[in-house]
Amino acid sequence: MKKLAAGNWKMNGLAAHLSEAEALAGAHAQPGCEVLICPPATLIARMAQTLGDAPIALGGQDCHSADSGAHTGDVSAVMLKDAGASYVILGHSERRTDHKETDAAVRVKTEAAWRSNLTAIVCIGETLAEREDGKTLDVVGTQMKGALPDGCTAENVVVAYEPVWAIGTGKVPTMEQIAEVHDFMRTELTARFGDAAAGIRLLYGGSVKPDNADEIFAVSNVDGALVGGASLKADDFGGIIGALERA
Ligand SMILES: O=C(CO)COP(=O)(O)O
Repeated sequence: MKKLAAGNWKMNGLAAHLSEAEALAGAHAQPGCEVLICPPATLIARMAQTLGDAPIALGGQDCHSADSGAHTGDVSAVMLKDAGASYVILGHSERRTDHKETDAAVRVKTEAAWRSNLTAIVCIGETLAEREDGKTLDVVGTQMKGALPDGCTAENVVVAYEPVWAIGTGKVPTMEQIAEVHDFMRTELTARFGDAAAGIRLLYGGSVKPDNADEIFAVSNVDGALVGGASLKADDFGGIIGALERA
């Protein structure tokens, strides 16, 4: 499978920051893994123009479950595709917190993404309280069952494990903890989707930096990363891409 280095810019990035994407494309003309940037929706079309033929995919950070209609302020998967996206992040913990998104909502958004031929990056992960209560695998299993529609394949879905307590905190689980969850996710996917599960990429996300990427990418069933803060700078994201190429 082709591993995936995905950058989630969150609510960061103005036209001035297109130069970071340009610098990244310059430094990784022939990446040994798939490279994806998910900028704010306002920048997707302009970034697509800036990148031209460079081998960097673009994605949205959310989409509505409907293709169009009276939903002021929302963006549909059709629109993301039209702007130049081929991926969309869904169910990020910040959306679950800020917008009360449920697993059921993530599931219908995933189906909307598929209608537009976007690959959905479905995010799951436990809170610190859930981990301390020993509920991590329960939570991850429940989120996977609820958020992933039937019909997941290696092409239409990526699952990102992002422990909520590791996002933007500089705290990273132990490699044993990451392995436990990723092995569990692979087992769950296999039970539900059969042979297709082997090719579904499992990303780790949460305080991935150039200096911890090598050890994270050596963990079993880690097929790439979903990177927040460190994806905003071409040098840092480039360091993570380099680690994934070496893995
Ligand atoms: O939420 C994340 C990516 O979606 C991770 O964010 P950080 O890499 O900033 O911890």
